[in-house]
Amino acid sequence: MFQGVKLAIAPIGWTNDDMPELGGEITFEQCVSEMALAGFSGSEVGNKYPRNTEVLKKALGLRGLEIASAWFSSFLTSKPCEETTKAFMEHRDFLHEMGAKVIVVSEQGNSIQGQMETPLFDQKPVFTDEEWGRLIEGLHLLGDLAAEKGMKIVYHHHMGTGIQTAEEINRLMEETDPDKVSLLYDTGHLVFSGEDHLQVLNKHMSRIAHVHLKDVRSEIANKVREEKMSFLQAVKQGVFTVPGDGVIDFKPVFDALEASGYKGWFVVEAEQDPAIANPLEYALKARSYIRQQSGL
Ligand SMILES: O=C1C[C@@H](O)[C@H](O)[C@@H](O)C1=O
Ligand SMILES: [Co+2]
Repeated sequence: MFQGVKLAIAPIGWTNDDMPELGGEITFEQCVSEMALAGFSGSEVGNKYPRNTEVLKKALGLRGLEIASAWFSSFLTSKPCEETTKAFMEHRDFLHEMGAKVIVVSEQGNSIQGQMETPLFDQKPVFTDEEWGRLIEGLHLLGDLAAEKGMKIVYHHHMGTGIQTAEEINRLMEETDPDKVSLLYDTGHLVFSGEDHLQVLNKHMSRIAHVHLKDVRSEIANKVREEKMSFLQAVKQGVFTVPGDGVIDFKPVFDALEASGYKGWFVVEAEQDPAIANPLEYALKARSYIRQQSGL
């Protein structure tokens, strides 16, 4: 039995942060009401969420939802460090006020994740040793800034960025201080990249402090590779879906996390076109699969 694990769902299935035109017509109120209706107790922050913390707390409180975390793009390898730290402190203070304990950080220096035409598997950035040095030093700084508020940073490995593969995650974990940098484990990004997601899970279990549950449609992942599509085209085509609807068997993932005594959030995060995949229907599907496979 999981103890101290809460279940959230990300708003990205309702309105996409990377392509706000997907689900552009869906309101914030519809999104959070359907999250609660589907049986989730938390959410991450999307682009339609009010930034006024009192207004947001009221809207979430009415529906029994909490904020688990929110994404932060760092540019430690491509811009002066102060630009990242200044924006980070604002983001940290907002999340702290909302009661979150972890801050999702992903390095976007030279990232191709937001480029509609750039082939995902050919042109992802590969950091030089100098860029690695700036990334590690900058992440340690962000970890210190998070600790000032009793929070942690959780690093999000991501398709189309300099930290995508198991090898890159291994180096990041080896070169960062476990007291300053934790890992966000995202099943979908690992499987889409072609990594052994269970090996990554077991190797870095002690560093994992946040989990994104995302499933992959393998036939679309293969097509993306063959037809040299971009990350955004892959998402539009439906490469990601909710747990239980794709190729990943989540039972061993849940079993390993439970055996390790993982505490924190599981966030269902399955961006796809809401005009094709009804967000409430898919949220309900995910909720029921997770109950079946993990007892949560
Ligand atoms: O955590 C995430 C946030 C999104 O904006 C991102 O593109 C998605 O793929 C993801 O895993
Ligand atoms: Co994610």
